[in-house]
Amino acid sequence: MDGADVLAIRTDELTKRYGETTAVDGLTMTVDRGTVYGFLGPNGAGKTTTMRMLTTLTRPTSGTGRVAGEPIADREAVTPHIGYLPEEPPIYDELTAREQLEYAAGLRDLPEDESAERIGSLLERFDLLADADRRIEGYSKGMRQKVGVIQAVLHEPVVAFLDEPTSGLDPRAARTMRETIADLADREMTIVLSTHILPVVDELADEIGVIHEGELVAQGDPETLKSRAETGETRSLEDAFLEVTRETPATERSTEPRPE
Ligand SMILES: Nc1ncnc2c1ncn2[C@@H]1O[C@H](COP(=O)(O)OP(=O)(O)OP(=O)(O)O)[C@@H](O)[C@H]1O
Repeated sequence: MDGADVLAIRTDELTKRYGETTAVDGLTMTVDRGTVYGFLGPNGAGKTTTMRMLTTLTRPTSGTGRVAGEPIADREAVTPHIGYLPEEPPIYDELTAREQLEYAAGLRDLPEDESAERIGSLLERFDLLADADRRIEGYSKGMRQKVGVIQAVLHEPVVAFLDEPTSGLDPRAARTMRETIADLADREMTIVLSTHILPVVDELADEIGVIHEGELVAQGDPETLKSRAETGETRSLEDAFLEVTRETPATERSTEPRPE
């Protein structure tokens, strides 16, 4: 197996600008297959923009990337291999959960009997079976979130991008979600997990990348990120996060003298 085969994601100088704003700034990163990658960063750091580029929903301004070995410039090649749970899951209020998931399975060309079985078992796992034939418009935020997650992993993609998967979930459902992510990773699915809930990342991630002001400022396994190189002592993931994403004082940001 050569290097490319073990990589789920590879980016090279990926950049996205919106007018004057540089949302993602020369991002170069790799994610091995079968890992849970905790993708962290403060509000506005560029996480969603990165995930939108990797899922082919937004074109980079410059730079390149590959997901599951396919170039992100080629949407048709990438899409079959990925699943995406965005902040607002794309689901139709007028459908029932089962109809929505059957529709999603149909878009993915999953054989009907196989998809019916997977849908049933995921609905059961997330305690949604009793409501599966009710319209989504009557669902709570957490129930919608569950449908969104099931939809993102139903076709067993090579890479699933999950943006705040535990958002709106009660403690039991949040635990089910964490267990499901761990199970999927055991079955070699690569999960990009973006969340502000650091204990979830600490529990699940094999590798963590921290993005700040569009740039990758730290990457490593959780233990390495938490250990303080100088003293060898261990700090919490929260402390490590706060340290690598500290605001850079304006005076240190540029060495250029300000014009008078
Ligand atoms: N469509 C857009 N038009 C203009 N600016 C945008 C657009 N999308 C994102 N941005 C800007 O790009 C930067 C990165 O935003 P992004 O949504 O990627 O951050 P994030 O890390 O996902 O933040 P959060 O944790 O708050 O969800 C921000 O400054 C944001 O205002």
